[in-house]
Amino acid sequence: MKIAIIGCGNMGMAFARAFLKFDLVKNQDFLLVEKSTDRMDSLTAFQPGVITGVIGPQIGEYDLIIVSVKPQDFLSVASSLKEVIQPSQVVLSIMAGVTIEGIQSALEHKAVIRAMPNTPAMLGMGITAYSASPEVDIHQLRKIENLINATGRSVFLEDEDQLNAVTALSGSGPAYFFYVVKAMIEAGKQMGFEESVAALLVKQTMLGSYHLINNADKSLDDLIKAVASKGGTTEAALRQFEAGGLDKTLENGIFAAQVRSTELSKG
Ligand SMILES: NC(=O)C1=CN([C@@H]2O[C@H](COP(=O)(O)OP(=O)(O)OC[C@H]3O[C@@H](n4cnc5c(N)ncnc54)[C@H](O)[C@@H]3O)[C@@H](O)[C@H]2O)C=CC1
Ligand SMILES: O=C(O)[C@@H]1CCC=N1
Repeated sequence: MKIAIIGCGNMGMAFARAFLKFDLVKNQDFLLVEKSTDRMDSLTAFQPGVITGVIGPQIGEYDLIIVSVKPQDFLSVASSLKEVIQPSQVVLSIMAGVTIEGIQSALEHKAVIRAMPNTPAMLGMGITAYSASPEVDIHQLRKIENLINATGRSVFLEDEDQLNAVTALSGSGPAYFFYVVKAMIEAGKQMGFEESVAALLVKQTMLGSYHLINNADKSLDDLIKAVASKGGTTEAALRQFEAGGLDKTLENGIFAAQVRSTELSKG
């Protein structure tokens, strides 16, 4: 399969690297379109077939076009892309909030898949939810699902609107996790640990706890209970979290991300 990527930043290149790792695409079968000259320089190590700063007619030779620019940059991309896109091509967008209908109308092109990945895709440990327009046939969809699965797990959603909630939960989710980890490491430093020691304590705790969630055959409430001894230290911490409304604060943050994704859908 020949793939053009428009916008070769964090996510565009995470996808490209995952496809390469699983031998799904050869280096020379990539066309990379990147506006930033600094960024372009760093792409040469990837040895793609073509690196360019502009969208030109050669893009019509590629089977799949991945659009991975920021949502705010899409309209300027669309004005050039619609001049050269071919009816047989499929567009895979990973832009937050930009709807299939919006992409179809800006490109005057029917076959569109909208996906929402997350940054662990860089390690092949991402989760991507996606929806497709009816004009993407089942063979094309299967091929693209195989590509997405090189970046981690995937889930197909019939209802495209749910992608705004996916964006808020798993698309932005890694940042919430890093935020909590950072606050825990900061607390460790304030209690007198070197940053490296605090980071080791916190990161290994997160890793082990994640595996307990998956393997302990207990609910999250039971897992919490198993740590929080009556009258003990954990209870003291959890009381503070409750008093500060930490769970509601997290929920409200996630809802705000969903609202923002929906706003982006409206352009
Ligand atoms: N970063 C994340 O965690 C996630 C991001 N996304 C979505 O992925 C998209 C890309 O995000 P990132 O990779 O984080 O951003 P990024 O800023 O790392 O990459 C975007 C790239 O597009 C380039 N670009 C902008 N206009 C261009 C144009 N006209 N032609 C060619 N290249 C152009 C920029 O120079 C930049 O290198 C966004 O739409 C975002 O909503 C989706 C899921 C997760
Ligand atoms: O913050 C954003 O808008 C993008 C979408 C999900 C993660 N990053």
